[in-house]
Amino acid sequence: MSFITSMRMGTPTRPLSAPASPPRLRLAIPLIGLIAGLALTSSHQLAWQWVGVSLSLCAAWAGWRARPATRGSAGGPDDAVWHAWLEGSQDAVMVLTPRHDPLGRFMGHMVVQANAPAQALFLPDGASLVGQRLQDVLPAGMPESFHERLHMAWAGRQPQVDEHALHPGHALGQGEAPRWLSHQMIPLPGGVALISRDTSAAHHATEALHEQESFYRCLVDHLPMAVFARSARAHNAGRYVVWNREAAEVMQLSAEQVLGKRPEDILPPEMVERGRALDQALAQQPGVHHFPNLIYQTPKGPRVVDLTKAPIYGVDGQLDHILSIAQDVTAQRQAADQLRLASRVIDETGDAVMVTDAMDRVVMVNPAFLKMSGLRHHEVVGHDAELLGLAPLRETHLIGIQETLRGGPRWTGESPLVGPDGLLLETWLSVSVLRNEAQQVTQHIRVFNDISRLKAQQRELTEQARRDSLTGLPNRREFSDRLRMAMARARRQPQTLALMYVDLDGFKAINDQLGHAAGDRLLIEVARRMEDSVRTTDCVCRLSGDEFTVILEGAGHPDEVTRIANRIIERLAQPWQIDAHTVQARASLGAALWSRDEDLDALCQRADTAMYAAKHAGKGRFVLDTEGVWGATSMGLYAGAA
Ligand SMILES: Nc1nc2c(ncn2[C@@H]2O[C@H](COP(=O)(O)OP(=O)(O)OP(=O)(O)O)[C@@H](O)[C@H]2O)c(=O)[nH]1
Repeated sequence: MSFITSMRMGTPTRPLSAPASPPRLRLAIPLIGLIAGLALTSSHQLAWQWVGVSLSLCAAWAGWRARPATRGSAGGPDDAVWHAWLEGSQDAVMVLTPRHDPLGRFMGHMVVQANAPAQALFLPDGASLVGQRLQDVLPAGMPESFHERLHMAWAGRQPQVDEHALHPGHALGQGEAPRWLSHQMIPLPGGVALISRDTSAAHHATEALHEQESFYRCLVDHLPMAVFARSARAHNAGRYVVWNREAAEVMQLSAEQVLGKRPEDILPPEMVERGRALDQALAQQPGVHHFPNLIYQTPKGPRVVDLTKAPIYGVDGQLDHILSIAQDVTAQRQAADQLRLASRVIDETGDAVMVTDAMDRVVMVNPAFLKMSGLRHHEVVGHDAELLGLAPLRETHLIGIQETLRGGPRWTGESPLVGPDGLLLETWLSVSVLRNEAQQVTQHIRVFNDISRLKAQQRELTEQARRDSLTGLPNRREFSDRLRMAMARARRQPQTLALMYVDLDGFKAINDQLGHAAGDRLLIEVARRMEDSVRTTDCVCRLSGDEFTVILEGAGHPDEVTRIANRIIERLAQPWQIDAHTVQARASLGAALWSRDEDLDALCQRADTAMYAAKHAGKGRFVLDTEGVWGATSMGLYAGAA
């Protein structure tokens, strides 16, 4: 009978001779081995656990072998060692013995001993394992490898290990996750010890760890910033252990090229030096360090980088790694610089700028606006543009602006702005809008350019263009406009109107004798005297050279016009002193009375003709053309020579 069967029967026999050593010592060694082995089985490391199991089993077996020959009964200390191990083990232990049919053919293993964990693992709710056939208690789905190894342990007398998963649906595989069983098969005299353990927790923990690791690896890899870490441990000091995609992209160095290398193996010397200096800062003052705005020369050109460095400590409290996170802020810095520049330009520009929201409430004005309007910041920002006296941009107002802005980016035009003194400033206003992605207006931008001075100059130029520069009288162009207006008024009211042409006589001789300057002074004096001779409502103009006109509004009677002509002739004839010379201006005058259906050219023609008639009649006289007014068909000479 084998040891195993005798154990089962309660009368174990000694399969091998025991060594001739003192009984206490012979038992002490297995006992120590058993205790050490059991201690190791509670290790966190699977390998150590298995070492513990093996050690325990060997110790138990050695104890059994070392029992005194005379003490082979079931209740001896050797049996105690064996039972202590069997019952103390946290693993499921079954002692198996092969069964053969009468012809000696192998019929499988039978369980001859089993501890409580084995019972719980293989037949938790069933009958006792002992006495059962192994194939009846094993869960379905045990892999072929298990059976092969068990056979090898028994037949080949070689310890075997096997580990496999029982997938959901199998007897021991419950729930979604597969269940893992690990086995040691130790050959025993006459049988095999099958030591099994549910290693699902360890497997699941490892899988979870792998999953977690790949999750974080993926996370780090997809971060939009360069993440890299170098080892700080002596055996691996300075070598890269993390190098994510962004780091690879920025530095144009793949993870394969970088991992395991030191900075000096792959980076340019200046970058290595920089990194060393930053690491030193970290070493001097442990903690997270931020290094903003570092300029790095990368294969993609110079980049502005915000760098964060953090130490990572191991469970032993020693520095394990130095983690670096580099955020490329080149674009942000450029955008910020642009923004700052734009802001400065707006601040410095002489044009007044106002930004309002979609409801035309002021959100921003520049210093030029405050200066131009005389308002203070708090009096403007947050207020409705319309209430500030600005042209409102709402739909109901300035429809022209709204329509222009709907079709184009900008409206421009003149617009008044109330100045600091309450007077209206003339400004050139440019209105543009900002829209969101839905094309809704989000901001209005008004830019006011003060054109008051420009407008004044423009007015002055216009005025000058209509005035005779020598005498200050309206020139020929202005004369035409004024005569046209006078005719319109006369038609409207209605009232009479006469036009008089005045041409100096012998002016060329004065020019020739006294000089052009003297001639100019005479022309100025003539203008003054003519204006003095008529009412302020009458208009004296200089057409050219020594030719003048007078528009006489309300004058319609020949006597009245003749009186005015004589007055002019008299005033001009009064002697005048130019330097040492006494000068007397003489003139020929011609006038025409306007008839309601007559146009401007016809009236001018008649007055001019009358003036030439006066010249031809001997100069220094006045001829009035009354044709069409007083029924006369020819010119009448109303005044003689002055
Ligand atoms: N000083 C001066 N002379 C001018 C100006 N414009 C024209 N003249 C001169 O005025 C003169 C006008 O010519 P006329 O009307 O033919 O001279 P006139 O001697 O008055 O001749 P009658 O009209 O036939 O009497 C010319 O000699 C021009 O050179 C001016 O602005 N200043």
